[in-house]
Amino acid sequence: MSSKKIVVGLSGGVDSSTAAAVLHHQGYDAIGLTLWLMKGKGQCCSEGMVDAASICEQLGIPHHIVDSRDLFQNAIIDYLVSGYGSGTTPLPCSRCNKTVKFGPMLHYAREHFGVDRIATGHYARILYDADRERYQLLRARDRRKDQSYFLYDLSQEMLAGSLFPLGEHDKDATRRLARQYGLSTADKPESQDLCLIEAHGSMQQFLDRYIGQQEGEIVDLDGKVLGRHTGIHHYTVGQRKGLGIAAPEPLYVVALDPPRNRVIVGDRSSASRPDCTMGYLNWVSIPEPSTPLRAQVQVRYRTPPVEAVLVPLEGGRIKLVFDEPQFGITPGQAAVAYDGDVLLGGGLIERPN
Ligand SMILES: Nc1ncnc2c1ncn2[C@@H]1O[C@H](COP(=O)(O)OP(=O)(O)OP(=O)(O)O)[C@@H](O)[C@H]1O
Repeated sequence: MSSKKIVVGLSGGVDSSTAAAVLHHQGYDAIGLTLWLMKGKGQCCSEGMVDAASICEQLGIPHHIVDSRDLFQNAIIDYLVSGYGSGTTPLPCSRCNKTVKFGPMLHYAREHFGVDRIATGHYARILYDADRERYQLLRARDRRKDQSYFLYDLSQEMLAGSLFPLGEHDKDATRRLARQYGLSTADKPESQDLCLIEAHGSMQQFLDRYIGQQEGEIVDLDGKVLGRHTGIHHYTVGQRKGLGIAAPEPLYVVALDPPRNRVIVGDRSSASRPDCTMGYLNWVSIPEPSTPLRAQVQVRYRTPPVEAVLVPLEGGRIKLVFDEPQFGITPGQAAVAYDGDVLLGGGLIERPN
């Protein structure tokens, strides 16, 4: 059997270890690649590199480590800091996938091994649509583990060069396979959704380190001062806990006002919106629409999709009109549109004017 070379992104977790083992046992000539993303302990740091190295040793495949700390700092940490500073709640993972992982991994695979294929342990599926001549991105078979939301920004070229060996599996099957292959990572606990939190303790600690505390006022919708805050970057639209204000009705963050360094709060209905706009769109499974399009839209990773109409605006932007007003629409997060399992495209929720 002539073996096909493939570069496998290894974080040191059970998913990517199993993805590598599956490909190796299918006869692929797999090469492990770990991106060193941050200084410190944890999955993207020293522990991840050591675990990834021992998996490669076990499988008898080469292992490469690429120092990507500067890229991660510029593309992710700086982006987060400026996004939080400007009153949004940025989404690091989709940007990291595109800018730090898939793009550079494909480049490294080509430059160093002349290979145009990479694989990761993501739970999602890729299909080629011959009629549209496009790669489609589909939700994982296991809905509970589906990570397609974080992959909406991948280009056609990236999808063409990627394999997700776990896309058809559920998590239990992955663990079973990992044990069957005797992988040292088989019983490793799940990593946090956000690697930054693992490395820094909490998002609050991370932000305090980079932005620091900037006291300001918490006001209601009429501008009445209800309390004080320690920095707008500690708050997210839709947040209820941690406001430190005693009120007869529960209060939620409705908006952040960076020029006046204010957090604006209101009741639950005022934190709901019938529509929002999106920018920085990436159309995955379909070409950019020129007429309104009905879809199921997911406005956060862990929220169920909701029915909405996507109305094209000038400059490639989109207005999202929800069938029912939606609570906690958060500027900076991604809104990702699906048709059933098929990810149509996505973009970033903009701040309202
Ligand atoms: N530092 C890294 N270097 C190379 N590839 C990585 C790295 N971090 C993540 N990946 C790839 O991206 C996939 C998804 O990463 P994510 O951080 O979501 O971890 P996960 O779903 O918990 O998977 P795992 O169990 O492999 O850590 C991983 O399975 C791996 O293939």
